[in-house]
Amino acid sequence: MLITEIFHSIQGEGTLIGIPMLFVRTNVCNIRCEWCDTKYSFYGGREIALSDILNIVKEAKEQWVCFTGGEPLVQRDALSFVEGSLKLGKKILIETNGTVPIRNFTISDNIVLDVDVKSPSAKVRKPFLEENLKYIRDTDYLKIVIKDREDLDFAINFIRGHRKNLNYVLQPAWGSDIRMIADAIVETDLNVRVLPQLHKIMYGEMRGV
Ligand SMILES: C[S@@+](CC[C@H](N)C(=O)[O-])C[C@H]1O[C@@H](n2cnc3c(N)ncnc32)[C@H](O)[C@@H]1O
Ligand SMILES: Nc1nc2[nH]cc(C(=O)O)c2c(=O)[nH]1
Ligand code: SF4
Ligand SMILES: [Mg+2]
Repeated sequence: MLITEIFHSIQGEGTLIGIPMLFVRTNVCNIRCEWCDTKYSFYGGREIALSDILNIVKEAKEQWVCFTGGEPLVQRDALSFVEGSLKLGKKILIETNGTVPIRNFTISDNIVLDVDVKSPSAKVRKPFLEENLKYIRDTDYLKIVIKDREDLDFAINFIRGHRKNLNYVLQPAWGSDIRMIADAIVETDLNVRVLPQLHKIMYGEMRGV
């Protein structure tokens, strides 16, 4: 698999925030979000044999693996990596951008899917794969990055326009106003989480944290 970096940290995003995880960040992405904080994963990277990566997973002290990128699900060995990590007794959080099918990755309760719905400020042309909504389970969640009021209106309309029992995390684009999101959400009846990126609060904007 083409790897950008492998590191140990605290999960900084989403419903598993605060949990120590081994992060496996793959290279390459099929879209280019305007505000992507991991543009360094678009090029370069190191080809590491799946068996070697799974050895690192095996030796890791963390119960959890965060499989991210770049876009991890465009990697040819993505499913083999996930299946191999499960066989090693790990739990896996998959961070995926919503434009790639997730169906094959709902094979275990030890997988949690964080599926993005890209907001207008991402300025990406590739659409969210609506069929993915059929496969989102109770332990999975949709994440919408909010940069401005237009993104927030998009998110509220998206939430109101889809089935009720979906979990959502509204995450401010780093540096944007989380209070704007929180103040608006408390005025609604929406049952969503408003969460910042904890790792950036702790370490600043750095690679490998
Ligand atoms: C770097 S992406 C990698 C996984 C996958 N490509 C995706 O976009 O879901 C991981 C998460 O970081 C979020 N993200 C990227 N840049 C961000 C930024 N500047 N501020 C807040 N969240 C950001 C993405 O929306 C995504 O939820
Ligand atoms: N600590 C930490 N938590 C994260 N959760 C999702 C991340 C990502 O870049 O996919 C990330 C990251 O880069 N660092
Ligand atoms: S999909 Fe994820 S990795 Fe790709 S550009 Fe967007 S935020 Fe960055
Ligand atoms: Mg990140």
